[in-house]
This record gives sequence, structure tokens and C-alpha cells, in this order.
Amino acid sequence: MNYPNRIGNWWLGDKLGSGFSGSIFRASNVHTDQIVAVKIQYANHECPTNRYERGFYPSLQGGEGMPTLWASGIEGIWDFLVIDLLGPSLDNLFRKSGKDCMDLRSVCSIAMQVISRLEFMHGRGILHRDIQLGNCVVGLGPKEKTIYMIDFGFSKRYIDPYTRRHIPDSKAKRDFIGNYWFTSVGVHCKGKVPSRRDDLEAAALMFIHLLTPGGLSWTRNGIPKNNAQHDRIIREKRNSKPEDLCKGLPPQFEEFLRYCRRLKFAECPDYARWKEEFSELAKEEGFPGAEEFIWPPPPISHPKPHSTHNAALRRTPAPQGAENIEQILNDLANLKLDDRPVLGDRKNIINAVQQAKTDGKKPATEVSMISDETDDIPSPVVARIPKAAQLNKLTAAVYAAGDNNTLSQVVLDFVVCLQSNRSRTLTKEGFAFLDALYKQLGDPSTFAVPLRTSRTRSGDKEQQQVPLPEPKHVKLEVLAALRRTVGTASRNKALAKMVADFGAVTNKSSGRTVTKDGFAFLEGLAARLKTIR
Ligand SMILES: Nc1ncnc2c1ncn2[C@@H]1O[C@H](COP(=O)(O)OP(=O)(O)OP(=O)(O)O)[C@@H](O)[C@H]1O
Repeated sequence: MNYPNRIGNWWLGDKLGSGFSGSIFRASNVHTDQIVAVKIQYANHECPTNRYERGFYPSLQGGEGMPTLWASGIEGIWDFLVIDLLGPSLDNLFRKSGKDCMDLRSVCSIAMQVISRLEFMHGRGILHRDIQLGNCVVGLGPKEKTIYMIDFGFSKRYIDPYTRRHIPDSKAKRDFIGNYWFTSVGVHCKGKVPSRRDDLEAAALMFIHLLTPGGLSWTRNGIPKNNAQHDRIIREKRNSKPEDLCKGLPPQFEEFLRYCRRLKFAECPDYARWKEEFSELAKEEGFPGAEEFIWPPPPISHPKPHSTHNAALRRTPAPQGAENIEQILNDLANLKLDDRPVLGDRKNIINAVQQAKTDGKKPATEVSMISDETDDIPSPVVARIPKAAQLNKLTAAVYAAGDNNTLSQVVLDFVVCLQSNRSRTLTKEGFAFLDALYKQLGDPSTFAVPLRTSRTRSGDKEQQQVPLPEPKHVKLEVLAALRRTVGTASRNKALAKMVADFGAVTNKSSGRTVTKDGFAFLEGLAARLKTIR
């Protein structure tokens, strides 16, 4: 294509990239020398994406990670947009790295920032509809840690500007708009009308792709060249279960994908919750400040000794449980408990660690373009000590508790801790707390077998023994029963059994979230402890 040397007030320089319908050039202002990027295409192109983009840019101005539109227009046969000059796309960065998957810190940064961008766009009534690595680019100069969203050629308003109402759903199958790799199953495979949930699901698939060595399985054969190949991609995408896609990844990714798929057509996603989840995950894994995208990723100053989530370990995840328990128990051993009465017998600790380690030694497992139950418990603002650290302290406090009164207070603190974090997901630290509580209540002289049997981090052998998630109603029924009966327990042992049931049913649920009934049970448990001697 013979592009002009100048368009409007802009000299065109090097070509930065090109897509289906046009090309992007570095350019400078003929009067001011301002450096920008110019996106140019034939005005009569069959897919006039510049014309569409021009309609969305004004609504997106001023948002973090949204390029500024400096000028736009039609000159002769050319339709052009003048926008901020930005840096390389995530696709470029990732390919150049030569790695087969991205590090967890970078993916957590990308997750937090992309979710924020979508929150902003959706807040302005606009869906992106083409979330992919090539459409996420880093800024230049002082903005190199910011991820920008580009390419609004497929965007769409989901809020009618006149009626201010959400666009209607429709049962009629639609042509697919988006990209082969990340467009949601609903839109790509089932022809559903896209809404906010689909942008988020595409983002979830992109995060999982980055963490998966070799990428998502359906991306590995390249762009489909015919309908048969496209159908194969659709089949593979539709049939992939979240637990298979996310095997060996931190559970947040599986939970996020499930969450996106559970959202109703017009439901507003809880963006804040998921930004918080990925921020917490980054902190737990030893990456504070991961809100900033730093590339190449900075060296880990204090590597987490026993991380089971490192993407590079996906094929051979470390045995679960032993390290966490050892860490908690080591912390406990450092507590000065000698002259204080404890319910638990510390002489079993070493045996327990050995046992857990033996148990842990089980075998390890392991765009393209194409046309066309949450609870509403308020979150009090608290000082931001990471959730994991708060829970570890509470677990230590369970072991240190000398009587039921103290234990009761610790259980209440546990409730406050969970409620003050936006995420009510029971993490491994939450399960460790329940383990400790179970032990103290059940039999202080024996060590509790961990209640949690992770589906995403366990080995193949364990995998087969772990029951599939129970239907939601089962969890709700069990929790409602626990809540009802906790006040009738007459002994600590009965309470221990209830704690075990609570842990088991939460573990088996798909999101591992603590529900209102779950909190009511824990509060009932704390109240009951005060009355049992
Ligand atoms: N403002 C910018 N600054 C620097 N590079 C950019 C800019 N905009 C786009 N690019 C580069 O050009 C590539 C294509 O851009 P964009 O996706 O906007 O074009 P497109 O024609 O809509 O592409 P596609 O058809 O692939 O969706 C991007 O992946 C990026 O590498």
C-alpha cells in the first residue's frame, strides 16, 4: 500500500504495526514536532474500524491507560487517527522474551491493570470486545509501567445513550466478533450477545494463557485457515474445564474464570474484588508493588522459598501442604509459650511435619481478527496487613489459646479478618487456621490432618481421590444446618466435627468463598465456645 508522507499536520515516519484494515506509523507534528502515532486506513475500507474508533475515543479520554486522541479526520482517500505514541504490546514483549510462559508477578500486574482498564471502559458504557495481548501495550517514558488499552475498532456501547439502559440479550445466534484465542466461550462458541462479563472472561483466558507453558492448547496451531480448523478451536475451547486450564496455577485464576462465567448477562462485575485478589496474590508470593508492570520483571529480592505457584513449576508442582505447615509450625515454635497453658501438645509438631512431608511425596503432576453469589457484606477499611499474614497470626493464636474463651475471641478475629478483606475466598492460610482450630477442639494431643485437599495443586493420584465440586445447593444446605445446630453442641469435640464439615464443604465448593451462613456458623461457634467449659 502506498501511504502518503504527510497526512493533516503530521509527517509519517516508521511503520509501527499493521492490522487487518490499516497501519500505524510513528509521526511528528509539522509545526510543533510533537511525536505521536497515526493510525491510517482507506476511508472506504470494508471494515472501517477507524471510523468506529473515532466514535469511542472521546468517551474514553482522561482515563488511566487510555490513549489520548490528538486529532482525526478524513483526507482524500485516507481515514486517520492521531493518538499517543505508545510502547510495545504485551504480545511483542512476550514473544521477544523467548520464554514459554510469563512470570507470576508480571501476570498479576497485567491482571490488576487490565481489570482496571475494563472497569473504566465499562464505566463509560463501552465494551472492548477484542481483548488480546496485541491490544495491551505499555506506555513510553514515565508511563512505561502502565498498560494501555488500544484498538477500539470492535468496541460497542452496551448502555444505550438515549435510554441509559443496558442493551437487551437475545437468543438469536450472532456473528462472532473478537479474536480466536481469548474471546469468551459464550460469544465465540455459542454466538451469545457480548456484555461486560465477556470482556472479563477474555481477560481471564489471556492471564491463564500467559501462565501456561506453550499457551492455551487451542492457540498452539496458529490461526485457523479454514472452517474445519476454526470449528476445532471452538470445540476445544468449549470443552476445556476451568480446573484443567488452571491446573498448577494459583487458585485465583480458576476462581476468576469461573466467576466471569457465572456472571449474568447484564450483571456488573466486582472489579474491585478481583483487583484485590490479584494484588493479595502478588503480595503473598513476595511481589509487593506489583500494581506496576515492570518489564523485564525485576529480580526477586526475597524469593519465596516454597512457592507452589511459580508458573515455571506448573508441570511439576511441589508437593502441597508440608511446607506451609512447616512454616506455620516453625513460627509457632518461635513463640514463647513455655510458661503458658496450651491446648495443643507441641511435642507432636515434629512428627506432624515429618508426616506431612511424607504425604507430600506423592507423585507430582502435574489473533487474530475475525469479522464480524456474592455476599453483600460491607468491607470495613482496615490497615493493609496482607490477609495471609493476618491469618497466619490467627493460626498461631489458636495454638496458643489456653481456654475456650480465648479461642472464642480468636474465631471472632478470624471472621473480622475474612470480612475486612474484599475476597471471602478461603485461602490455604484460612484452611490452616481451620486445621488448627479442629485440632484444638478435637483432641489437643493429636495433630490434625489438613482439611484442605486442593484440586488445583495436588498430584494426579490425589486428583482422582478429590471429589468434584459439589453443586451449590449442597454447600448451602450443609452450611445452613451447621449454622442452625452450632448452638446445640455440648462439647468441644462436637464443635471440632462441625469445623471439619465446614472446611470440607467450603473446599468442595467451586469458589471456596465463605458465605453469610458460613460467617453465621463461625460466629455461633465463637458464642458457643464461651458457654462450654
Ligand atoms: N499508539 C500506538 N503506539 C505504538 N504502537 C502502536 C500504537 N497503536 C498500535 N500500535 C502497534 O500496532 C499494532 C496494531 O495496532 P491496532 O491493534 O490498533 O491496529 P489494528 O489495525 O486494529 O490491528 P488488528 O487488525 O490486529 O486488530 C499494535 O499491536 C501495536 O504493536
